[in-house]
Amino acid sequence: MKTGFVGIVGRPNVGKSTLLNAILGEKIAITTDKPQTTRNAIRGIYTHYADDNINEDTQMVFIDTPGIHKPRTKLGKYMTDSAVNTFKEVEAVIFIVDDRLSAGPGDKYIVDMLNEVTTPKILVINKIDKMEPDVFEKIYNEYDQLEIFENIFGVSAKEGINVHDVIKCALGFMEEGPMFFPDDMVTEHPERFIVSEIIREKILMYFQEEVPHGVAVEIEQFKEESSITKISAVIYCEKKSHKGMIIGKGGRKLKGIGKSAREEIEALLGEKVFLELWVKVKENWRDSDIALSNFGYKE
Ligand SMILES: Nc1nc2c(ncn2[C@@H]2O[C@H](COP(=O)(O)OP(=O)(O)OP(=O)(O)O)[C@@H](O)[C@H]2O)c(=O)[nH]1
Repeated sequence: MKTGFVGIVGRPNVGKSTLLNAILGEKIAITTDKPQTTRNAIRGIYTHYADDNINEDTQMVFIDTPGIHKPRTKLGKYMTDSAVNTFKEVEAVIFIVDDRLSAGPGDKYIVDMLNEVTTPKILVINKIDKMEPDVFEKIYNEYDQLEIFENIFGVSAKEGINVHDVIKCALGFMEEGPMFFPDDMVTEHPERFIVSEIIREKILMYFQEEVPHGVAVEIEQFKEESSITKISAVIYCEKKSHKGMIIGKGGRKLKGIGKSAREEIEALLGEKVFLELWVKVKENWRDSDIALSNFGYKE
C-alpha cells in the first residue's frame, strides 16, 4: 500500500478546505466566503483500494492548513505557523491559488517558502468554473516558468472538476508502507471539535468581517443520552457590542445560528440533538496565550 501525508497550503480563501472535502467526498472542514476561516490544521484520511480509476491501494492523509497571511494577532501567528510547519512534515505539498491577486505578494511569500523545501510541489489553480480561459493561461504560465512544480492542474474544488487528477498525482509521491488509520476513518478529530467548528461556521456565515474573526466556540457539555445528544456551547466574542449583534433582537440571530448548526450536527451524528448556545465576552482573547491554549489554538 502507498501511504503518506499531503499538505494543502495557500492564501486565505482560495479553496483549501473545499478541496479537502472534495477529495474525501465528505465535509469535515468548514468553508465560508470569509478569509481565515480555518484556524487549525485539519487532517482528512483518504483510503482507496485499487480500481479501474486509481489502480493502487493507498491511504493518504491530506492536511488542510490555515491560510498563510501576515499575522496581526497571536492567533494569526499560530495559524500561519501551523501551515508553514506542515511543509516539512509531508511527502507532497498542494499549493492552491485562485484568480485573485495571482502572483501577488501573498502568493509570492508562500512560493519563496516552498522554494526552501525539497518536498514535491503540486500547483492547483482553483475555481476554474468561474475563470476565463485567458486568465487561467496567464496564471498557468506565471507559475510554470518558476519550474518548481511537479505538475499544474486547473481545478474546481466546488464542482469536483479534475480533483481525481490531483489525487492521482499526489499518490505518485507516496511511499510503500502500512496504513496509519483504520480504512473507515475519515478524520481523527473528535466529534466535539467538528461540532464546535460547525457552530463557528454558522456564525461566520451570519456576520461580516469584524465579528467572525473574534469568535471562538467552546463545547461545555457533550452528553449522549438514549436517543438524543445534549450539547452546550459557549460562543466567545471580543466586544460587548458583538455579543449584542450575535444574540440579535429578541434573541433572533442566535436562534437562527442555533437552528442551522443543530440541523447540520444532527446529520453528522445521525441522531437528534439538543443544542444550547451561550454568548460571552472575552476581550482581546486572540492575543492571550492562556485563552488561545484553552481554545485549542496552541501546539
Ligand atoms: N466558484 C468556486 N468557488 C470556490 C471553489 N472552491 C472554493 N470556493 C469558494 O471559495 C470560498 C473559500 O473557500 P474555502 O474552502 O473556505 O477556502 P480556504 O482556502 O479553506 O479559506 P481559509 O480557511 O480562509 O484559508 C468559499 O466561498 C468557497 O465556496 C471553486 O472551485 N469554485
